[in-house]
Amino acid sequence: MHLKIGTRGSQLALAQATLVGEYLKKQQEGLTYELVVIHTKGDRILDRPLHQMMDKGLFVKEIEQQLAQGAIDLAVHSYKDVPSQVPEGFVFAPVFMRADPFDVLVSKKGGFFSLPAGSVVGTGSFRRVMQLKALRNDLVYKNVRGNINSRLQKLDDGEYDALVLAGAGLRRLGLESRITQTFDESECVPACGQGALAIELCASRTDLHAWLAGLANPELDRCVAMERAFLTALGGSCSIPIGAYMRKEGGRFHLFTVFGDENRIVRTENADEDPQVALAKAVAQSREAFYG
Ligand SMILES: NCc1[nH]cc(CCC(=O)O)c1CC(=O)O
Repeated sequence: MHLKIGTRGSQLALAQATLVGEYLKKQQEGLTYELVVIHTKGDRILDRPLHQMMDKGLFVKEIEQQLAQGAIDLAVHSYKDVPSQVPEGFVFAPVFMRADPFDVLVSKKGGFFSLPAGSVVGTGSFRRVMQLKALRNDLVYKNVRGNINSRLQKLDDGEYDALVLAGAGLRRLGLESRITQTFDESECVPACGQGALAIELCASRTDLHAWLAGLANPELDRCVAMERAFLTALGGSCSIPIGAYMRKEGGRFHLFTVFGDENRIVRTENADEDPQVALAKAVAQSREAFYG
């Protein structure tokens, strides 16, 4: 079997597609793969905050055209960049890989809680800003866009005192030595699906889908599905702060969520043997606390 794996051209996207390619190669003898780089419009619009862009699907849509045309067999995405609505004709293989799900601080000036008042913290995400403000509202939160290396360059150039990024991205680029601090779920609930890799394919490729499904980590897949279901239930988009993180621990599924607007956020924490029960509680509590 030879697989054409579609990916965006950023260093992170290439690293992720390679991870998937190498993993699949190990699962089946004789399998070969090539990466097909797709330059999307989203890659070219880097000067505006992400939540002002038309929709999160910008990166994904052009890649789906390539799948539909048969130019690629699979596409690899960061799960957190995948819109909650999957268009007809496409499917996602069950999840088999998740790296660090958390957000991290990168700074040469110390940890988040020891930064001097007025320090400039760079992050492009409304979800992060709202949660970080709740921890420290004496810092200045400033938008930052661009790929991970260019963000780090801006930090090193002194444009920011600290950055908050996804730990997964830094680790996949071999930059874990730059991590100063990891925010746990009580400090900053990550984006739905953060750190997990998504493999998209045409629904018509049933054999390929069945093979990929056999490689999945069902528990992990369940967790990511519940995080995404939270996003769907609350009508999540880039323009509101929303996040969810689930993990299985001690026989129970633990779900941590955040939801809000520009004025306030609501957090929930639930655990149950049945992940659907934890999800239903989180959705009900978030709606109740937010809309009354
Ligand atoms: N929105 C950009 C994006 N999409 C996926 C990652 C990192 C990898 C991941 O979260 O799986 C990043 C960078 C970041 O948020 O710092």
